[in-house]
Amino acid sequence: MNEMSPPKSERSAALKGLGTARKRVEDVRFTQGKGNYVDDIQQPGMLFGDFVRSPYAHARVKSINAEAALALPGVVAVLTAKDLEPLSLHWMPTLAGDKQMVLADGKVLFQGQEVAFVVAEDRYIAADAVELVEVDYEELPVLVDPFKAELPDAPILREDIADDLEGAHGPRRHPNHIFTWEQGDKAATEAVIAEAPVVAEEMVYYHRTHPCPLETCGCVASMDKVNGKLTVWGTFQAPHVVRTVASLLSGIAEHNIRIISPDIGGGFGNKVGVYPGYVCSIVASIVTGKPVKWIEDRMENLMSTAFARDYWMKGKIAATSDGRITGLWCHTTADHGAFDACADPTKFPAGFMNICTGSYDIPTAYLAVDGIYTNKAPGGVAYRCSFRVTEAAYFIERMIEVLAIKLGMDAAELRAKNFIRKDQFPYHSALGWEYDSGDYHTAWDKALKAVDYDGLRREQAERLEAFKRGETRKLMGIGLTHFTEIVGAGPVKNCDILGMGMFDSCEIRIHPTGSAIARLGTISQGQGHATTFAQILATETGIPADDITIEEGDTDTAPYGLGTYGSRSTPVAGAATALAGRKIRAKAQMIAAYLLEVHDNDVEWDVDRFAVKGAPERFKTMKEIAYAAYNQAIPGVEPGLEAVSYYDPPNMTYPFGAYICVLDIDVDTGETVVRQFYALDDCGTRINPMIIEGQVHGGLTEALAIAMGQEIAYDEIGNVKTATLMDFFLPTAWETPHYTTDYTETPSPHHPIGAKGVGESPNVGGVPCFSNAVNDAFRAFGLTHTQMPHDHWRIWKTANDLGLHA
Ligand code: PCD
Ligand SMILES: [Cu+]
Repeated sequence: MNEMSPPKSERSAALKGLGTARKRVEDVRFTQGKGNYVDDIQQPGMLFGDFVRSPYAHARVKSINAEAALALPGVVAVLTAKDLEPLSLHWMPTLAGDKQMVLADGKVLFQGQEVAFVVAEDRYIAADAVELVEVDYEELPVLVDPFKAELPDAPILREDIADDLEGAHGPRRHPNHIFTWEQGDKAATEAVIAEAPVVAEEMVYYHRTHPCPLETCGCVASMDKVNGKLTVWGTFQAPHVVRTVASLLSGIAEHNIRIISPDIGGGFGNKVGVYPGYVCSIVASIVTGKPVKWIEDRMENLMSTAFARDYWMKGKIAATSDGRITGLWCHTTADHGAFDACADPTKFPAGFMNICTGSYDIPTAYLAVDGIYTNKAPGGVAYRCSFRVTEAAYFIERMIEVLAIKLGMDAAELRAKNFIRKDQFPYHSALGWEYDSGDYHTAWDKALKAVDYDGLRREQAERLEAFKRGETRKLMGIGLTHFTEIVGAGPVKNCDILGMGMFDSCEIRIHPTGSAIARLGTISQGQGHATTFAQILATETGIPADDITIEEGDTDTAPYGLGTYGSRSTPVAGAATALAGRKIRAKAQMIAAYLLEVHDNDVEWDVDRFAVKGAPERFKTMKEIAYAAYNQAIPGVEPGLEAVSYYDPPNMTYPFGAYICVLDIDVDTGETVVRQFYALDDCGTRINPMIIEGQVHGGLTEALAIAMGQEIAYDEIGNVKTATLMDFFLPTAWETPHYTTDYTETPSPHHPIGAKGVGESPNVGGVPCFSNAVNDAFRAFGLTHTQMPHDHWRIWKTANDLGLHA
């Protein structure tokens, strides 16, 4: 017993637990270039795969001649759909219950589609051989406009299911129609709108974009024929899901498959799905008996892997003449591309788009989403928003602005008037969600005050006068957003991916000397899990975070989990971690009581130890307890100190935030300069404020990209016009403004430590905020809405259309 033990506050600080701005432990290797990414993996005798891709968006594949390619020295094999067919691997299931060609089976449906897989001794030979494969195509009429998909002369894209009247999500009314998803009360909403004194209407388009992570997708597949074990290293955001799907598809028993996600250079949703490259690499390794590596290049990544958004949202919002919102109606046309490969939970074909009532207490609402096939790449992943929440937030935050214009009301005031009040939580929304907690008014007032909102509006009015007098060519825009996120999928009872329930897990092993390793079912792609999850455990177990190793991504060692996307790691795996830590503590309590010779209930937890109640100088530290757990015979207690927790969250978490953007627009050049960006985030209990700030900076920069220029654009025959970084806007430090971050802290009532997700929030809130600022700059000239992305040309065009260039 140690009389001289440091005070509570010091012992607590030494743990670097919850709330500490602990430096990221993973950065030691990242900043030295010592990360271990898929392309760093080398295997003896490894071969390389590369794809022959379709130059056409829609064409019949009449023949494929691989003779010349196979004759090239170093080429080992050329796989086509015909080779995969006997294995039933020429098509594969998508995450959305559709199926997708692995390699072109009779036709191609989008530009960049995989047609053949060349395997060679090195990647240069493979690339050369790709050029030698001769494919005879017969061009077919192309469908790029989802609004033309059901016209009588529309080409039929999916001949394989053209006659199916039933799809994975209910009835289909046309071969190019995928599903209709309806939520809310249609009749009641339409009645409210018909009678309302004020109704605003708009078509809000959230364009097609792409996460474009720095590291493209790739894998190394290695089939060991001696022991029957398949190992696949890959850029997987959900390694266990990949293992299960690989087992179901290949027939290889799940225990004989080992999936490893090494370091990942950004995921952002792009690495959730299963791509033909993985399947082809696995098959090629089985066929050749050698490890096969496949790594996409940038163009392949932009053209063929999962896109995001592409939602045409037609909205109507009704209010009383003093600005009380009474109803919201939305019809969305969702362009899904050639296959429905969205990464959404099964019951939610349009993700959580039904969070589109946002932060507002809207009594009646109706949402319908029609999924449509077009000749574009499949996908529909998140891109930093859980399951279509960005679309929903963009929609409602634009509709609020449009309504404010119609009402002649200040948009900040309109929001405050309609916020769900603090005392209304848990709040049941008209479209079926139960918001766990929130305090929107406090956050909003804090934000408005921080930027001196009234002062900004005065300045804007003065600027406008000066503009009208011809003294300046610059307009000032003020963008407001109050978003509500929904993350942490998520109750297994209503959230699954391909039938796999969306729980998550943590397994902890405390070593005899009091350090620990914890493994989780999630996988960091840059978020800093090795840093933050150790902090949760430090607070729960009293073991310093620096003494805890966090490991993720190896299915042979990590407990089963659904992976990292939809900001679910903190709400789900973070909860599992806290609870596993509590199990450790419960056992530690029994051990401590035995060692201190008192009853279990007579000891109490004190930061990093158990002490006898009323006698704090009599204690056993967690270190001592761990040692005893292994080395001392304790009656009735088995040796060791381990715990595992599988956590099925009772509800999702609802982070929120108040963002304000101030920008200046040069009406003659269309250039924008973001002068100020204030972001207040509420993610409940904050684990690591520094990581949160980094997450917010990153998410806001991706929001800037999307709002101000990033786009996957197609021409009328389905050519991707933005398949390189020359055309696809990726902001650099040069374009990135300074951000001011702030917070309020409203814990989640059902999460063991009260934490909500934060990784996606800045994108969900950021996009509407930038867009609202651009729109607001032109409000005085009669503009109600202009479509994103707000690149210089489109802004110039808006100014021109409004007659500002006279
Ligand atoms: N309260 C709180 C919350 C949170 N946190 C932190 O933060 C982070 C995050 O989280 P979260 O929110 O939970 O999330 P996660 O799950 O982890 O992750 C995910 C996300 O994340 C983000 N971020 C990031 N970052 C980086 N660096 N990278 C990447 O990739 C990324 N991605 C993105 C995305 S897109 Mo999706 O997939 O689309 O759905 S979704 C997403 C981590 O670390 C954590 O721990 C803290 O601290 N606190
Ligand atoms: Cu999302």
